[in-house]
Amino acid sequence: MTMVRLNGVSKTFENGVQALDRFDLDIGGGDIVTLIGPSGCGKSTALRLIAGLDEPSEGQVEWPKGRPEIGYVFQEPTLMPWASAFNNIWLPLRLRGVSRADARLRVEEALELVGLTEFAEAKPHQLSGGMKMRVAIARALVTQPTLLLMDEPFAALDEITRFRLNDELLALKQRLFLTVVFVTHSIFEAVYLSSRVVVMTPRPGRTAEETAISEPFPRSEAFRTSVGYAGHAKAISSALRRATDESRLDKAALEVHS
Ligand SMILES: Nc1ncnc2c1ncn2[C@@H]1O[C@H](COP(=O)(O)OP(=O)(O)OP(=O)(O)O)[C@@H](O)[C@H]1O
Repeated sequence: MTMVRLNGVSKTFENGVQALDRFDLDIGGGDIVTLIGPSGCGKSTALRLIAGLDEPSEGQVEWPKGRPEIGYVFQEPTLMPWASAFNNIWLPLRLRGVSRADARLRVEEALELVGLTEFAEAKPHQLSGGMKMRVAIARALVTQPTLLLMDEPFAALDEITRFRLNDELLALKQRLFLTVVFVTHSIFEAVYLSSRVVVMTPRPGRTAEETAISEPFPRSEAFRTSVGYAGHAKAISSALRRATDESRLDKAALEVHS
């Protein structure tokens, strides 16, 4: 069942840069869909449009069942350096006028979800990179979203931490019945996490190809080392290459005709 649909969405910024060109995307409830594509192809723009932080120039963002609560996780944890983990996680509720006392149970629940109960009073500089990202995820979860938008959240982390957070994300998704739209540059991360991978063309971004990863959840190390996993990664790598080559050929053809 569709939760959100991008229907022929184009986005051109005031400076004339066109980030998206008739981009179609259908996210079903419970999906975990990854957008992958060359740098600057409009992945973050697509997330911002879904979040309602920006408006499409053409096309529509449609919510057949109504717009749900949305959580947003950025590449950088963007925590307030002077504030404790607890106070950082409280922020979205505080902005909605919820007092610290009234927020306590929900903040503690969010801390527990990301395994940081013991670190409620720690300041960001006392936390590792992975722990800071867990705080950022807890902050996104504290408003109890059903849709989680994640923009390269684990890109800055070492591979071991990244793998661990991938597993934690999948566990959270199952536990909280989340729908997730995830952006990454890592083909392996896309395969491990996703029910579907959307390969985008270079800017202006469109859907080049879509691949279903039908491996059941929960996934584990056994999947990471399986032949099927390697096969999916290879297929997505080829799709990315095709998307880039075709776009280059299209541009060359345009130049010849102009
Ligand atoms: N507010 C803005 N004004 C003008 N141009 C913008 C704006 N935001 C993004 N762009 C441009 O739109 C294009 C798409 O940007 P976007 O951040 O969506 O790409 P991306 O695929 O997420 O890139 P990356 O993988 O490098 O993070 C880029 O060329 C970017 O410079």
